[in-house]
Amino acid sequence: MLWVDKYRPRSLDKISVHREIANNLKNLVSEHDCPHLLFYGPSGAGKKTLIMALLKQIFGPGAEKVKVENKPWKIEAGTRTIDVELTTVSSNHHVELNPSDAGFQDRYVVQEIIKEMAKSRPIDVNGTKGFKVLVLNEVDKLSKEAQHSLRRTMEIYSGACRIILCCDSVSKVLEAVRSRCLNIRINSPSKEQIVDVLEYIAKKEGLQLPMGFTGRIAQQSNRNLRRAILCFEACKVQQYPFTDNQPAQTLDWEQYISEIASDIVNEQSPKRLYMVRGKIYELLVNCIPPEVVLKRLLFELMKKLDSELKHEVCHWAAYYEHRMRLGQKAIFHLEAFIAKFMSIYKKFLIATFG
Ligand SMILES: Nc1ncnc2c1ncn2[C@@H]1O[C@H](COP(=O)(O)OP(=O)(O)OP(=O)(O)O)[C@@H](O)[C@H]1O
Repeated sequence: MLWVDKYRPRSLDKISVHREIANNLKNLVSEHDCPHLLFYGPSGAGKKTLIMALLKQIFGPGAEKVKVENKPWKIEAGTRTIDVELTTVSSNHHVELNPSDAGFQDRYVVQEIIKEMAKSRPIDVNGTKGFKVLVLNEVDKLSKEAQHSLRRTMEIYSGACRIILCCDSVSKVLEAVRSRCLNIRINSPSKEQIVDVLEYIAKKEGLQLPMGFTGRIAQQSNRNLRRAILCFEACKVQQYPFTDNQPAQTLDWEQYISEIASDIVNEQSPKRLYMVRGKIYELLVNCIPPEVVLKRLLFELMKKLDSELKHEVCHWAAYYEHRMRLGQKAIFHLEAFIAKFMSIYKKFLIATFG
């Protein structure tokens, strides 16, 4: 088992990084008054960990006995039938799913599937009516229509179910949805907190740490706890005992995108564009999400650009990110951004150096 899973705290009592939030959640549950919740914050900050620990606090160890299912659904929408396939993770008490996986059909997922799930109310052996929890990930990626439907479901079925929403950016969630939830911001852990978690893991694994090694990993992780733990484990696999000047591993795909950025800054031609397309395909087939590729590529390009170009390149990155969300084939939009960048950069070079 990877360390990120092995050392993920399983209960609210064991959570060290977001101690205060964990305590508040515990109080919320003990008062038997759990509203709909919206967890938001950057990737790798610890949102899912808190949600899973919260479910365990509400339902006990039963919440951890989950099964993963890949279910096909048939939805009647007027005269036509829509086929949707979704992966759900469920226990007897909760169902977790990612409705935005259905792409532009997300509205039907919310209107039909989530509504069906929210309707059924569990009854325990004593005949007491409980409530079911629906955990919906990446709600910021849902279309506006889907979010409006979600708002209605939240209102109508609030007696039978509680909805826990999870997303990176709350600004993309409709105000109407936000206002029906208790919003909980999960900040990225500080560098010191990341160092503490890494030292705890090292102690449990019986590892000797050179001075400042965990600090270097924390620094490079960009305050992403998951990335820090993964990087720490990669360093251990690469070389143990650790040496004083051992570099913190960068992730392969980040290295690869850095190469792509160098490729397009060094040459702007159809031949180079064709070559880069192959590399982008490589990233996509290895399940690196297209938005992450675009964001990282922009980050790498920013390091290499003159300040007068930065604004324009950012503008076009945002433009193509938006188009990517509207469309289906991410590769078209990634390639279009790269072609646009090449054209802007070439014009700049000609204007500056002739
Ligand atoms: N309080 C904590 N103490 C120790 N480790 C933690 C804590 N919270 C999270 N982690 C570690 O960080 C990793 C990432 O956390 P988690 O999956 O909860 O982040 P997330 O915010 O949901 O990320 P994403 O939005 O990318 O899914 C976990 O696998 C776990 O190992």
